[in-house]
Amino acid sequence: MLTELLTGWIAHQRWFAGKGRPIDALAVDSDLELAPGLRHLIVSVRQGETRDRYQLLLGCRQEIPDRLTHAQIGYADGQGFYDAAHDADLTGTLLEAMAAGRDLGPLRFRHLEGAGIDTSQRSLVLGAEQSNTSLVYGDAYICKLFRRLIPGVNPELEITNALALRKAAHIAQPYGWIETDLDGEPTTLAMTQEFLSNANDGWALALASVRDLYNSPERSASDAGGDFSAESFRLGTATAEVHREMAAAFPTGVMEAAEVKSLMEDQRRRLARAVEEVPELAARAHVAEEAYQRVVDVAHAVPVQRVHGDYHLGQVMRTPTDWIILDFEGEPGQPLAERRALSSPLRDVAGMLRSFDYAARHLLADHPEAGDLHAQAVEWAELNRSSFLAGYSAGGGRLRGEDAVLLRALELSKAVYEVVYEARNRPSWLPVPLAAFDA
Ligand SMILES: Nc1ncnc2c1ncn2[C@@H]1O[C@H](COP(=O)(O)OP(=O)(O)O)[C@@H](O)[C@H]1O
Ligand SMILES: O=P(O)(O)O[C@H]1O[C@H](CO)[C@@H](O[C@H]2O[C@H](CO)[C@@H](O)[C@H](O)[C@H]2O)[C@H](O)[C@H]1O
Repeated sequence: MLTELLTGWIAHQRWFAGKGRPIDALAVDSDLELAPGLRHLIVSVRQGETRDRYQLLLGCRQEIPDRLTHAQIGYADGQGFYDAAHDADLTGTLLEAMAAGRDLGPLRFRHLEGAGIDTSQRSLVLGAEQSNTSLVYGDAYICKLFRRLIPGVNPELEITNALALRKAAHIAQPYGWIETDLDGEPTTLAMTQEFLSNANDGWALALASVRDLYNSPERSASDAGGDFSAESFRLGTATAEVHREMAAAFPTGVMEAAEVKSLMEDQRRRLARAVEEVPELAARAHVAEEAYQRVVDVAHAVPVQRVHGDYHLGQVMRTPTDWIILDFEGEPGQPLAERRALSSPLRDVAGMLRSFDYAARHLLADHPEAGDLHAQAVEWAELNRSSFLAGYSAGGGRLRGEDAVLLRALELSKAVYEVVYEARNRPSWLPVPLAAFDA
């Protein structure tokens, strides 16, 4: 039976949000033939009280060829089934339908006005660690399939299209998208944007700098060959410029002191849930509680706007001339309303500050001389955090003295989220966010 095959297969997918928890039931909610041998499925997965929906591209063949065995789901009812995202003979259907602005059943394929799409490009699945699945077509386009579906327009499509209309810098140009109605709401299934073929991932660049420093421990972070601080400064400036464009493209507001206090109450509740799920956090929770209390003690009105929401070094790419910011979809798994809510831009600043800490400490996890390198880790992180903040100010980002208390609280709030994220997805990485409470 196909549902049994899918149940066994989905549990092991990187993008599956319910890893580690038993699947009580999987049902196929919709099954649409997009082309011969290519079906689009939306499946519901029930685990305890939660019901999540995922989209699958299902390839169907009598015999699954060797080139696709790595994508095999299994055989049932005399058919071979596999993840068609890996079959370039079939994924061209998506690009062609976007280029043509076609409707296929309830699926609507669209392209931006004036966006010329070369449909001859063949796809490969991107190998990067991802919460979704990205198809890279030649070296021209990348189509991100949002695997876990939450009703509504994905913030990444909404924000990227709005910034492109404003001809904003520091974004990858959007080309098209796929949508359908889910629970009566237009819902984004995928989006296609320019593929930055000559770019390097910010996380990889930062790690290279840290590795260089660790390999020459007698040098300071600013002397090491891979000094990253000038890049951190430029990234800060680009971040401030994108924040300014987002403030112009979407509504803004003011979070009054009372709302700031209420936000800290929410953070306290989130902390309590995190402590229940990750006991290692319990002994450190007071650090976050004290930071939240300091915000309450000096609460004042703060400007709010649309923000990135899940900002870190893995979400930015360095081209030969620029920093490009990607993946405006917010924290995976959070309700759409929360991901589209107006927030302080300092939330993104805090996310990137956390990422410098991650880059500095990640390599220490299993490094033979970790103890001796701790000072370099702290120095590298401090140098790049301050450079990023300097760049953010230089780019016009608001960083006032009275914001320091809120920024610290937002950093610890992000660290609480990361503790839960790592406990669920990468337990060996857990010491990295836990260290944020020891500083
Ligand atoms: N436009 C792009 N050009 C080149 N590489 C990209 C592009 N968008 C994403 N990537 C690569 O894919 C990785 C994952 O992208 P991301 O949007 O973060 O996916 P997810 O939200 O599924 O984690 C990024 O770290 C980057 O390496
Ligand atoms: O990139 P995603 O949208 O999937 O974000 C999730 O996964 C991230 C890891 O891929 C995770 O980021 C954490 O690890 C990064 C290094 O891998 C580090 O740069 C970030 O600072 C740290 O938060 C992110 O939290 C999660 O939402």
